[in-house]
Amino acid sequence: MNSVIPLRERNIAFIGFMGVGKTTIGELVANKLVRDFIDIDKEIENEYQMPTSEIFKTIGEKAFRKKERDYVEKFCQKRLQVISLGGGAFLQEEIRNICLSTCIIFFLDISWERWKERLNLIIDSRPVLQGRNLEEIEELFHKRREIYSIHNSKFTTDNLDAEEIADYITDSLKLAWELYEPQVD
Ligand SMILES: Nc1ncnc2c1ncn2[C@@H]1O[C@H](COP(=O)(O)OP(=O)(O)O)[C@@H](O)[C@H]1O
Ligand SMILES: O=C(O)C1=C[C@@H](OP(=O)(O)O)[C@@H](O)[C@H](O)C1
Ligand SMILES: [Mg+2]
Repeated sequence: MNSVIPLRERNIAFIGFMGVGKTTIGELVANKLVRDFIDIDKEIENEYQMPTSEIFKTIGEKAFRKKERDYVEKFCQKRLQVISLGGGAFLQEEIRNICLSTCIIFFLDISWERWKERLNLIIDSRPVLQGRNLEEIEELFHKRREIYSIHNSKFTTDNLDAEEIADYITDSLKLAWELYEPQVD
């Protein structure tokens, strides 16, 4: 399917560990490209009218993962979307395959040292982190990185603010579009 969707029309998907900035940067990139922005977690939260941590308690993680699949499938049927996935979504083979065939996949990476500094900001809203000690979270961080190695482009976010990262990604996309699908005037 990759070969039939022109590069310029392909969705842009952001993957990476919890708290790396997928939601923040995805929205900025969408604004810069004047595209729709979809945050899969927000879609699920809107449906249930509660935050993710409550959804995990109410319907359980398994049902949440099914919802992730449904929404990724729904929005990847469209084109020109900017989609931020939740950090666990890409563990599902079905989601990986959908994204690989319909999206340009950006892996937002971060070093463990930098990520650790962000833990307090996000711990309350990320049920997967709760009840785990730092050592266990580090293990999860490295394990998840293996799955994120499936991507089209990687960006290391250490020491840059979200605006700078979004600018870089937007510029690199425009460059790739011009290079591989030059617009004829
Ligand atoms: N590049 C960055 N530098 C510093 N803080 C950031 C950066 N990107 C995101 N953040 C902050 O980190 C937290 C998590 O960001 P978020 O976009 O929700 O990440 P994700 O969607 O990957 O879980 C937010 O408080 C956000 O403001
Ligand atoms: O990694 C995960 O398993 C999760 C990541 C979260 O999204 P962010 O990566 O946007 O924090 C959210 O989907 C849920 O709390 C589960
Ligand atoms: Mg997010």
